[in-house]
Amino acid sequence: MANYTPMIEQYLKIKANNRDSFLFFRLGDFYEMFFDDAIKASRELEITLTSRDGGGTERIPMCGVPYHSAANYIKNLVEKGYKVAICEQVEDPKEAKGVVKREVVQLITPGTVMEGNMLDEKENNYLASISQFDLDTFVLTYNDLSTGENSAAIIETGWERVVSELFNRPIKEIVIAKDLPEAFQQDLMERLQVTLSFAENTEISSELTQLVDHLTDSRLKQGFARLYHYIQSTQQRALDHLKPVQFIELNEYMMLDMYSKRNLELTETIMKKGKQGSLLWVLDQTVTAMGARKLKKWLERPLLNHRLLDQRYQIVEGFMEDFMSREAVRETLKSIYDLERLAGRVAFGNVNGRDLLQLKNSLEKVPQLLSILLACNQKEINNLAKTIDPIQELKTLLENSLEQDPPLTIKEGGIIKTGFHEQLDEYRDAAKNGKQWIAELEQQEKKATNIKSLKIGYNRVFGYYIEVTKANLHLLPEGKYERKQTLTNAERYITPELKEKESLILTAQEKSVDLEYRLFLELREQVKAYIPQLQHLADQISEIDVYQGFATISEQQAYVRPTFNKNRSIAIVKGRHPVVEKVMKDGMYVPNDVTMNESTDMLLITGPNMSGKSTYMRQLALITIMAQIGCFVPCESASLPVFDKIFTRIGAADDLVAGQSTFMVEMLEANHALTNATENSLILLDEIGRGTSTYDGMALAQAIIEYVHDQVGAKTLFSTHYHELTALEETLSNLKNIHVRAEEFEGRVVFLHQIQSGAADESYGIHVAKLAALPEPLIDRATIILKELEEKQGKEKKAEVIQTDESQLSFFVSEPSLNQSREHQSKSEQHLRKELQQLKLMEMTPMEAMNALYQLQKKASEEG
Ligand SMILES: Nc1ncnc2c1ncn2[C@@H]1O[C@H](COP(=O)(O)OP(=O)(O)OP(=O)(O)O)[C@@H](O)[C@H]1O
Repeated sequence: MANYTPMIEQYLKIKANNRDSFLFFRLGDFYEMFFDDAIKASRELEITLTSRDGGGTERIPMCGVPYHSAANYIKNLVEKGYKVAICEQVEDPKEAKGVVKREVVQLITPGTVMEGNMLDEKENNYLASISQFDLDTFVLTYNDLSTGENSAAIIETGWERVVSELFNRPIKEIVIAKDLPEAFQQDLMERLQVTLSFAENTEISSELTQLVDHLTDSRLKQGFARLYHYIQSTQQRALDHLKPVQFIELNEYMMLDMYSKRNLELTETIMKKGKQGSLLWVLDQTVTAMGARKLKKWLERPLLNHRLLDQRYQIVEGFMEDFMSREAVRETLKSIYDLERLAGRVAFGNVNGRDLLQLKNSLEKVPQLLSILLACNQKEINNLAKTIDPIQELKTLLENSLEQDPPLTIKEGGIIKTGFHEQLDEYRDAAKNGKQWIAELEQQEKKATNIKSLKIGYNRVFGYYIEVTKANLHLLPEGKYERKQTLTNAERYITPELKEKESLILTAQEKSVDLEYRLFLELREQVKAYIPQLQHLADQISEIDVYQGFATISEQQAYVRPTFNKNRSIAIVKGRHPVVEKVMKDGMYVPNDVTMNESTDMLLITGPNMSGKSTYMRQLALITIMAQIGCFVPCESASLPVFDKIFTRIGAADDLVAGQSTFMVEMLEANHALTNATENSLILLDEIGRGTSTYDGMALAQAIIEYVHDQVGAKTLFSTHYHELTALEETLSNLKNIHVRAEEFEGRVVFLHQIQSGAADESYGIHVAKLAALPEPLIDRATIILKELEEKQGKEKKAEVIQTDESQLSFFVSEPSLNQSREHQSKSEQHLRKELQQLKLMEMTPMEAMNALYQLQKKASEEG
């Protein structure tokens, strides 16, 4: 063990308790880091690594950041998922005996940041916790420290659902028990890429009781205790703004698994991971940050309850029909500040005069908002308005106390309004009008004594004095004046009043600043008492913002109010994909119907590549989700069931981080859907089986279709390239074929993006290859080969799809007939055909396609 200096010893001791954080160790005007922290921080922050002698045999690596600019460095580290422990000097160095005492005063972690510049204003910043109770039972809890929101849910269906739930929210950090299985911990880091922190369950303290007392299930209380314990230990300060824990009954919301949320690009796109191009991007017409956060929450949890949905719809409809009111609401909301986060900062003692002024200005707008809402011709909107408390006594308090233009700092005065506090007014008067006041006193004294030459002067030794010439001394009354100085022909006096005023004048500035600071702190305390009311108001205002946003986008994009039916049928007339439509030029999007009555559970969609199969499937899911969050939907009319869950297997899932092949991911996603869906769910399966060899893939696809059809009964859209599967319509009574129409025009394929009933009768692969500008000779040759193959095979292709009986899941017709049909083909022809079918033209470069075709041609001529 090295013989370190006492300061380094102190550092090591503190570091030992903060192993998983960067320790910002305060040394004078710098935060210093040592040893491995220094090496890592210098790399992450791009700052110079130096070293210092610490008493050991080797110099100690060191790097530091100035105290005044530390915020940006901290932000940088926290955004990268690290934690930072702030270690301050907690005694005056002048009074310290030996090494100055230091303590960690705050732990800044990705899930507990409060500083405005580290938070995305339109997004919640969640810290979550997981507590496992038995193999399949978990309690999840959430906290957003910046808004004070707390919630908890129980999951009794296993780990996968836990991950899906967590994936559904913007979570920055998860608190777990050390003994949560290693595999789970690994899974969280890989799939959710969040910071993991550890805390054990603790006793339920009295502060915590207030937050969890109403929860009936003790597991929720225990789960939240873990989270609370962690917040307390990192923050070490008042947590007055934390709201009681809201129990989330997951069964009351549509379940969106993590694949669906990603595949449907609800809040961010798969490729760019940005909001632009997502459903949220289209729908977000909110004007406040609180509204934007609320919308995101609604999108994460579509509703199942008809009554609640109806309520939302009535309000949106009210705003749709009343353009003037809606515009007035939008205008008013624009001047309302983020009350929710402000309440959090009030609790943390982080607000300044300007924040309180903004609070006052916001509260001033609320009565205006209420009168607009009350004047709306829609009962639900009026009712909503009636429940809003505009907290006018707080507004009055702030109005009476705050200056018009307070500074950013809170210790330099200029915050409290004149007239609010008598003493403060006097200080200010004294400071400002000191000379005026002295002049007035001089006049009063002259008048009282009748000495015309009496004057009041000032010098640094005696301060203010009254000077009377010797000739007039006899006019001074006895006792009131105290002589201070004698000059040749005059005497200088002071009076208690003059001295009192003098000290007022001289210290007025200082005193007024001190008093203002005290008054500001008092005011802040008073505002604290309004936190729950402010939070409630913020919640209502954010809802109004979402409603007006829904109405705004619905009018802009001509969305309509959907109706819900209880007979499991879908009737969408001229539906559109909200995002694709928005990015396309006006009128370019081709609307399509979706018709699935009670007895149609599955639509099997065929059609060429690029024709719009996945867009059609996504369109249905997005319309469904929009409908279940209370937004109008892009179509001419829609009657929908309320779906309990949505499962999707769409597009090229890229889960290579987890080391899984695309095909494996496809199977996992399909499995997730098959095992969790109910007959009230919606399943979208796009090109299942594409990731493996043709027969293998086709066999799986058919088996999956049959399973969903017979066992699950969920409404399902299944798109496929395997035209052979369309024969299933004859045997599966609830399955219907539809296809995307494409037409040939002068030898080229033209995508009409129109959905029609029945199966597509041609493969357009070669035409798509043509669109992709593959060399013409290659296209010609492929056309010939295709023709030859088709002639040889005739219509036998369709016959290959077996009409399964219950006991048999086999895919092909019985061996003898198969052999018969294949007797005509030489082995090589079969081989060629298979190879041609397996060519993934869309995934090839023209050169690769050319080579592949050349090889085929070579083989064909060799055989020939
Ligand atoms: N209804 C529509 N109206 C206008 N354009 C559309 C429509 N549907 C799809 N498109 C356009 O066609 C393109 C291809 O659509 P999509 O990806 O849905 O095709 P696909 O049939 O699923 O293709 P693949 O089989 O190759 O996956 C989209 O990028 C979109 O721009």
